[in-house]
Amino acid sequence: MGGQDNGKKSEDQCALCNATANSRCGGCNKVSYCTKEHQKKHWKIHKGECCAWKVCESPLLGRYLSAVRDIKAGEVILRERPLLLTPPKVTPPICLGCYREFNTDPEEQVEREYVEPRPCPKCGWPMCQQDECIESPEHAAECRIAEKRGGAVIRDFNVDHPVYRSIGVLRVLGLKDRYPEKYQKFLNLQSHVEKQRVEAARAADSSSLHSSAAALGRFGGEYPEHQSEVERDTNVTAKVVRGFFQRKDVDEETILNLISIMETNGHEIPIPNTRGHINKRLIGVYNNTSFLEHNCKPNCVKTFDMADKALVIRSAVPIKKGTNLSISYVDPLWGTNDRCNFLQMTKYFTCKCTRCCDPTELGAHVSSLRCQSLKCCEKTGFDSLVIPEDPFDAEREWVCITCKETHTVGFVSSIVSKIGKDMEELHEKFGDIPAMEEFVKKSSKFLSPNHFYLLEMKVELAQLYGRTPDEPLMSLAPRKLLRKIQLCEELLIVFSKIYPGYNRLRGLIIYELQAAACMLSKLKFAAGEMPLEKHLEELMQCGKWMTEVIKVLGWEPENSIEKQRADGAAQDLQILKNMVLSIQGDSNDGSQSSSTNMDDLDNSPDRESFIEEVF
Ligand SMILES: C[S@@+](CC[C@H](N)C(=O)[O-])C[C@H]1O[C@@H](n2cnc3c(N)ncnc32)[C@H](O)[C@@H]1O
Repeated sequence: MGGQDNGKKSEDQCALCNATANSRCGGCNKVSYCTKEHQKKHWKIHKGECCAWKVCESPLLGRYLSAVRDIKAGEVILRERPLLLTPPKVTPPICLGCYREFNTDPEEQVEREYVEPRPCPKCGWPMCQQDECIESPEHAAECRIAEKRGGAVIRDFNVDHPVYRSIGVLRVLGLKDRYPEKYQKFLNLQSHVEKQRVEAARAADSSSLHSSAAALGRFGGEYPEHQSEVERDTNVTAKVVRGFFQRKDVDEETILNLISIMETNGHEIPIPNTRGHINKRLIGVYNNTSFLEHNCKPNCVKTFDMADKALVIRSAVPIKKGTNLSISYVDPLWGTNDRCNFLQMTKYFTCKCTRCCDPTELGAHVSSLRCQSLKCCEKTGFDSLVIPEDPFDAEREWVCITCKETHTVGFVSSIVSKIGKDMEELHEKFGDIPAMEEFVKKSSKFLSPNHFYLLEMKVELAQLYGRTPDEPLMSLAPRKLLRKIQLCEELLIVFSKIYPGYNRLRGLIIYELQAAACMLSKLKFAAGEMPLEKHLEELMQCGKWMTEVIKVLGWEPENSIEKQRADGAAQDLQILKNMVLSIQGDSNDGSQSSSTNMDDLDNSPDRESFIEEVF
């Protein structure tokens, strides 16, 4: 799974001996062999090149990856260690070895770890007390550069410090100085420095950002960092690197280019603490993985291996040979307007994927509103939806699918922003299930059931029912168990349209679904409201869901909430198996045997066909 295949041999020649070949490598489908023996002998050479993808290029996408063979769901397609690892641009002072924030306040120690700074003896940069951080290869780059200049003096360890914006550039310059091959790979990645300049100029004088059309999404056209601010900070960083750190050998233009490469290709790596909370985020830039295109209905998923910060790309669904491989650069549960604005502002392209081109978002209606026209409501029972006439023209009217009545963008955005404000207020009450349910009820009168605001709330609710200290799953009323199941099922239907296959969100929701479904089935069986066969059938279904949770959430990093769920599901599956065996034992004592076999769940073809069926 290393680099690209150079493809020197023709496909029908054995890669080892040049004889006529009649079978291809099943891993990459790119090289052929005359015999199994020659394939085995060639493996040492070929294994560095054997991969299920190739890099292609198109005018629309630039470089992208395409499958060279059929790929099954859940296969590892790429695993890569970072070319560059750096703290995010905006960060309070942190140790540059372990990336922990400094904290010397004894009163805060319950919430935050005690991390005392001390200056690195070589460069003066503040580091934690661990010697291995000072000696770490990652810190070596800025250490060598800062050594000549002396470290930055930091007085307040509790607020973001702008000098950390330079670390990424200093680390790229470290590659230039010591690892020129890696530096060349880094320089070969996509930069948008020109487009950035144009956008910054446009944003500086733009009133369009604040128009009603821009306010169709949750950000109302206002993104965390305005483009002209981004440009100003970038220019300051270039000056700090050349002036303060004395890297006069690189001109400002080169530094701006390096920053743009980091921003276009960087992946945020969330690092969980031992309690599963994400308390650190790093930015990693990778080589081949950078060529993955964005799609709002991606066919691949990414996870990180915390041991070496490797980025692991897996297929989320079965992928046919010749298909483009894609991940989502944004949250797939956002509406079209938010996704497109975000991609335009941060990655400088207009997404033209099938989901963005479809005003119904592949039938998921993540941005649609309910038609309020009286006549239409009478006819459809309040069930018709209003969609944009043209998803790419934010000024165009919206239209009801049934009555064809049109609505101005101003009208649509006034509804969306009003509900957005209610949602913001509700954020303070997150965890308050009745308040959240009231929000769902009220805003469902105006929004499609799968509108992005409702999806966000439903994802929270599905994970809250049965997980609060005063109402754990064991004591959740059947009515609430049913509501939890309903929420999970609704969400899974939406995911199958816009975020299909193996992904962490689907894993988390299936975890909740199986827990509630299992509990409800047990209650009904115990109350004599469900026959044995049906109960066993439902437990078997829960077992299948658990198996998927164990697989998908098991890919997530150690300590993460997801990994904890996977471990929990593994224990629950064991308990479930024992329970089924004991029920079967009891029933066998009395009468006929049941055909349900829980051992089938481990490795049976049944599981594979179940997964295919679900996708
Ligand atoms: C991480 S890079 C991907 C590789 C890049 N195409 C290249 O040639 O190096 C991200 C950039 O690729 C382009 N890109 C990715 N997905 C795209 C898409 N769906 N449509 C158009 N451009 C896309 C955009 O220019 C984006 O900023």
